[in-house]
Amino acid sequence: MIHFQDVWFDYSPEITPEEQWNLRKISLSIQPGEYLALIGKNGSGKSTLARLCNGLLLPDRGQVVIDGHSTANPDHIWEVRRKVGLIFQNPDNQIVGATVADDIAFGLENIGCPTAEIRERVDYAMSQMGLTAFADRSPDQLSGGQKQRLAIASFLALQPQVMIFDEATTMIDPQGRAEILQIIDKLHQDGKTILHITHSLAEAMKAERILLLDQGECCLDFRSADILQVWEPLQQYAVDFPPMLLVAKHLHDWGYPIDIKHRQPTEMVEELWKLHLKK
Ligand SMILES: Nc1ncnc2c1ncn2[C@@H]1O[C@H](COP(=O)(O)OP(=O)(O)OP(=O)(O)O)[C@@H](O)[C@H]1O
Repeated sequence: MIHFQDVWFDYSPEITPEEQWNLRKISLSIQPGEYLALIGKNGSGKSTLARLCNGLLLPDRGQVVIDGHSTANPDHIWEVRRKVGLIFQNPDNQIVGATVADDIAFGLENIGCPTAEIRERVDYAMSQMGLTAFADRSPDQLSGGQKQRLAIASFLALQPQVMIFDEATTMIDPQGRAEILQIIDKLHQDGKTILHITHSLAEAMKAERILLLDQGECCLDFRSADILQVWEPLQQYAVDFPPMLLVAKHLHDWGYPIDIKHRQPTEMVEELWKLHLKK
């Protein structure tokens, strides 16, 4: 679905020494329907990589290929942008319509979608994002979480195959964040390819696969279920390990092989108790 072939990029390639380019030697493949998280420190290049995925930025070297289309081919750029939806941190920057329904319809009008189909797609996107009751409301009257759901609905209506969430949970409260994470899960279950950029390892653990960028290079690429196998190198990158993951790691070290993913305290205690009874 998404292929980076030895991609190099810099915002000022003509004056920056090659070894300091913003992205270097990025080769990766994301399969259709995969759920991938991208983590890394501030300035490591996560948003830049996201922008390369939908042709907002073009590689200086190498190529980015989306579903067979190179982003560098101007004839394919609109196809690429329709396939890859990019949802940013601040939903206010993405909202343009006077009402929720208008906002979702806006992108569809731009791609010349017929009126009857626009109505169908807008209704579908609103129902998927729980916004039907807000159809005629001004986006200004929505909460932060609702605005973020509107931004997602506007992309969903365009029927992208890939949805990239660039720190899309950062500006919303814990309840809104949990809602957005559930929506991401649902989109993944519905077959969308997901790239979730986040500073939170707890959020990243919801993905099947985690990629870590450091100073423009891809340093780790692992299955989240196998996180214990990359524990030592991961520690070098000052990742903020969630407390339950640390507890799970200690339990593994003490011989309790509990499931490392999707960990809630109550689930962990129950599983631990069962393992203890077996011993
Ligand atoms: N428009 C731009 N012009 C010049 N340099 C930029 C631009 N946008 C980003 N950069 C630089 O590119 C590098 C990577 O930035 P990027 O935003 O991709 O990092 P990030 O990992 O997403 O960071 P954060 O976690 O803070 O969002 C940084 O050094 C940044 O200063």
